Amino acid sequence: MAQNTRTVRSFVLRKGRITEAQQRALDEDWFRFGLNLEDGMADFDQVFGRNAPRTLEIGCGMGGATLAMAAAAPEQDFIGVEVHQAGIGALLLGIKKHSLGNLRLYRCDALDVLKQCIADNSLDRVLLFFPDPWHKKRHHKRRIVQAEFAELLRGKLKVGGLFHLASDWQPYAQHMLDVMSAAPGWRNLAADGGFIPRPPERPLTKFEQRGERLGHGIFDLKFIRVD
Ligand SMILES: C[S@@+](CC[C@H](N)C(=O)[O-])C[C@H]1O[C@@H](n2cnc3c(N)ncnc32)[C@H](O)[C@@H]1O
Repeated sequence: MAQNTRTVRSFVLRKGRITEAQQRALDEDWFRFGLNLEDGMADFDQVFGRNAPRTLEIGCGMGGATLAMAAAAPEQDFIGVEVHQAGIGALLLGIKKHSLGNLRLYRCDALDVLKQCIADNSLDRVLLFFPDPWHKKRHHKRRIVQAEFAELLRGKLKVGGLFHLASDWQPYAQHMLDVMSAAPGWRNLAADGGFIPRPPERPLTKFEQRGERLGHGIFDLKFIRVD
């Protein structure tokens, strides 16, 4: 893989509250733990120096759940994708704080990462926790879960690989269920073809906590790739 040359000089966690030295340290951390779209198809055996079960998380946010999962499963590898630079900054700090060797990050659109950097049939698990719900009808087309997305993702998972989704916004959760149920090559792990109870292995995410404060329900879905 080509050397990671992108700087993270613009990764300001809170404007005016990060020193030059902290910024330099973040730049160095990005050099070690960041991956770039421009480097194309990734060889993750080389990136992680081993062949281990591999999870891709889309939209890590501030990364609390991502860091907790990576820390709890050192025998597995994690790839986090997030567009928000403050989230990437927080993840970099967390990787260093917890000395995590099993987490790497992309700071870009997950669709581009899936198309350009992830080999077919290579992922064991994909996580999509509390994606932006785009409440207004005219914005629904911006929702990440769409038929084309389900098909793209299916190709990247191994057969038997798991796609775990969660939302606190019932209309989006229902949309996810409808899209995934209609997509070919997937099986819903819920016996009744609906939602599953909140799985204990999913760490409480920042947006889940927010949803709970607002009195929203929590809706989890698990689908596996069957062919
Ligand atoms: C509502 S937040 C949820 C964050 C986190 N999963 C949680 O539960 O706390 C959605 C996150 O997805 C990120 N995001 C939205 N679209 C994305 C995309 N196409 N690729 C990568 N990240 C994306 C946003 O920047 C945001 O941080």
